[in-house]
Amino acid sequence: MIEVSGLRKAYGRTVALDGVDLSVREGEVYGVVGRSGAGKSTLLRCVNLLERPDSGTVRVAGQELTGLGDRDLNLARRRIGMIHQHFALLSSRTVAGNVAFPLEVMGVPRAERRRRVGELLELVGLAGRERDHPHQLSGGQKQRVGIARALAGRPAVLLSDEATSALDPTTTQSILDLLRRLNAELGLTILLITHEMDVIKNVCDSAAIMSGGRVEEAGPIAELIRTPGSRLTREIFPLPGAAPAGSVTLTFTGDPQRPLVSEVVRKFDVDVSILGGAIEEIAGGAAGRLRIALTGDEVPAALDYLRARGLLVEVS
Ligand SMILES: Nc1ncnc2c1ncn2[C@@H]1O[C@H](COP(=O)(O)OP(=O)(O)OP(=O)(O)O)[C@@H](O)[C@H]1O
Repeated sequence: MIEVSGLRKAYGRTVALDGVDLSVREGEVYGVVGRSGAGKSTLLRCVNLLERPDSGTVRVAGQELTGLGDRDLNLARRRIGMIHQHFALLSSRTVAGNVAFPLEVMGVPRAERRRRVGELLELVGLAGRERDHPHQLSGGQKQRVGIARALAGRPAVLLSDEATSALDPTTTQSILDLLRRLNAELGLTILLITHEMDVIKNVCDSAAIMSGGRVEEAGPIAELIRTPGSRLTREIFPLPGAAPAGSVTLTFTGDPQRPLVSEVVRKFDVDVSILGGAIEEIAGGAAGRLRIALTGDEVPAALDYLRARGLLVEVS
């Protein structure tokens, strides 16, 4: 649904994007994470061409945006909604007026606008707040208005620029739940940027880690978790301290209740000490990382047994 290829963008001597490729499939929630200055915002602004890349191409819903003139680009942008960290609402307009704004620009007749605004506010849980002004709303409610406005043109794609960074944890969760629901109910493809690993864990099917204007790692989260040495996995499941030499880190997806450690101890002549571990709900399933020390005569056989059961086994 979104194909970014060889994207480069420099501001003077600062290279913000240094050859970025990204592929977002239709109907998925895709998160781009990275530290401040990694190039995330520049990437997002290049996806809807608010910023013209120096080179590279951007395709959204089969249309190459990088080749379009201003007029066609404006039309194409209607299929791309965007939400912002600080909501970007018009303070002088009511909630309904904010949501109606893009419809007015598109020339949608008044009666249809009214109907559509009603539908959109219902969808984001703000029915009845039509006449309020932004200053009467909480941060989470303002973001709901932002989301309703972004959906006004029935976009195929929603871009989210740190949409929950200004919100408290409970409100963040409610906005993430709403995004996930819109993704499921409308089949909306969502590309979001964030610096919070929790957002990636919570709602994303796929993710990319950016650093220094490049993508370091990208793909479906369930696959990245099974990739040896994955930085994403280390960041999702931080384990205390450095891994001692000889220790074993197990990464697993699926049923966390499987008694694999006790099975290994029963079947092989080994002892296990647990050094650290974490289990998280990720991409709709459980996944975890466990660091253990194994001693005894049958350590290699025990590790093979765990590998054969689908665990990623990394020996330090
Ligand atoms: N309009 C601009 N003019 C000059 N330099 C810019 C501009 N926009 C971004 N940069 C620079 O490009 C690099 C990437 O910035 P970008 O905002 O894309 O990173 P980011 O990962 O989104 O960081 P943050 O989370 O802090 O917004 C940084 O070094 C930044 O200073």
